[in-house]
Amino acid sequence: YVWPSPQLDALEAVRFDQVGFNVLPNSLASFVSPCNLFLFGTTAGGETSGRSDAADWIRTAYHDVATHNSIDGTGGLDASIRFAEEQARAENVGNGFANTANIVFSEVNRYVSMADTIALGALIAIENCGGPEIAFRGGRIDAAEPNAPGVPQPQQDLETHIASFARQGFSQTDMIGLVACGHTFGGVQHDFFPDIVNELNSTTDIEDVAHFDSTYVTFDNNVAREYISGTTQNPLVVGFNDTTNSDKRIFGSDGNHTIRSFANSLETFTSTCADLYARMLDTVPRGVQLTEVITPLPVKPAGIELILDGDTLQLSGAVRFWNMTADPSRIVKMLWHDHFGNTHNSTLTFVGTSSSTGGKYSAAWYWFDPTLPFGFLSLNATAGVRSVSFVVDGVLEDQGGVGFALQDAFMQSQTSCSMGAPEVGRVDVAVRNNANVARVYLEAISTDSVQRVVVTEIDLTPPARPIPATPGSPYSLWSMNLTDQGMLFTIGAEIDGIKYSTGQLLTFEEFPPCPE
Ligand code: HEM
Repeated sequence: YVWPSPQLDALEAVRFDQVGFNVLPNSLASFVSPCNLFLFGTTAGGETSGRSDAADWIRTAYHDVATHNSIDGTGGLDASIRFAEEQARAENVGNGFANTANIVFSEVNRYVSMADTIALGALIAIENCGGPEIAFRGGRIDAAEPNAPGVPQPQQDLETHIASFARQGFSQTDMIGLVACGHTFGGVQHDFFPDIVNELNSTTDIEDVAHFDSTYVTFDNNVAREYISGTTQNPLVVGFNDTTNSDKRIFGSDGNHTIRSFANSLETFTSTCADLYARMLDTVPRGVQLTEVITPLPVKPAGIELILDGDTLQLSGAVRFWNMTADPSRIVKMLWHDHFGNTHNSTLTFVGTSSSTGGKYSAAWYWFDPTLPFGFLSLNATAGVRSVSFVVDGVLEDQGGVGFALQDAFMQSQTSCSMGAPEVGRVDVAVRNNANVARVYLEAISTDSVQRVVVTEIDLTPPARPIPATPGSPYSLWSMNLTDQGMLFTIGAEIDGIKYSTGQLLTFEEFPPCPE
């Protein structure tokens, strides 16, 4: 895709900026590294619990998906698993769902839904713990209420399971694959399934989890190999209660044909799982339009901020170069193109590297300020800035000629300030005089009664006559006094019929005191 695209940019960041510089707070990868990390264990790290965040996240994604009804289009990956009513059902026994929500929802924002973070959690767990790369699409929509029940349970018979997977949109062969791909992680807990697993009295498996295979925090085909070789300890295959041996019935349902193909070839298992996981995560209620498959942008500006300060524009931000490691001899320049057709340039400062997918990919980050990291470039406000591009060791990076467009038609003015109660602040928005700006508004970010992010637009009244930011400035100020103490907001505007957002979250506390 072409940068900027606020939704794809935000999804791409959660998906690919996993470890290192500029990762989001609570980066999901940090909770599945090492893969036996279990945040909710009784001991630090939880490594001896027998459980793992990774297994919880994958099971949670499936249980959210499994309510899907492919006939009437209801249910699917829509974060309905977050509702206490769903978690209280026998089909959702255990605390893994609440554990998962507790962690993955920290990545939710206006562009990334709770359902997207459930999908991303499962995907990042699988990819970082030895699994294949999974095609990821975003754009899931969070349910307003619980879905109809429909998660398969171990005591049900084979016909019921085949019918259940068919309802969810999966064939019998898909079912064998999905169960094997899921049950290469984790196991069954005594606490929640005392009729399947006895107490284990083990010091390295404190929560009494009987695992599906011997490598239960790693993606591999041992779940199939151990089953075929007859050495399996899978509690849903060789459990003492044959009624709940659902993996045995499912794996054997085609005469072991599919499961044997997995045991014989790690490659077959891996590619089958990559496909099935993607289909599972893309199982959403009818009408939900998922995005394209999100691949890492080779060159990605991030955290761009433009602020009007008198007669200058303060431009700050960073740029990420994918598949690049640190190299002190590399020279990176930024070119910026102004409204007069002139191009300026500046050398950027290396600020760090990041990595993703278990260290498979790395990226190098450069900051826009030439002298000190985290400073800003001062641009002439009259000339402004239309777009930027980059030159890496002499090679131009301009998104195939279109450049990286910046929006300088509206921005926060440095004159925004905070006051005492009852008025808590004044936002000044600088609006470029010759731009076709129809509306300027604050985008107040909050959540509704079922935790979904809501953006409320609060229009600024256009000034009766232009108030130049400074004498002769190409910018005029639109102002608004506000009283909402805790308000978290961004600034938005409608220009030529298109809505734009500055994307920077603001609170009044950040503004200097208003002059008396
Ligand atoms: C007929 C279908 C299925 C049945 C009857 C079934 C049953 C179970 C049961 C009883 C547990 C133990 C849960 C616990 O003790 O907390 C479990 C765990 C698990 N299931 Fe399934 N499952 C099925 C399909 C799937 C699928 C399709 C996936 C994902 C692709 C999946 C992923 C997992 C994972 C990752 C765990 C481990 C959870 C942990 O260790 O915390 N299951 N499953």
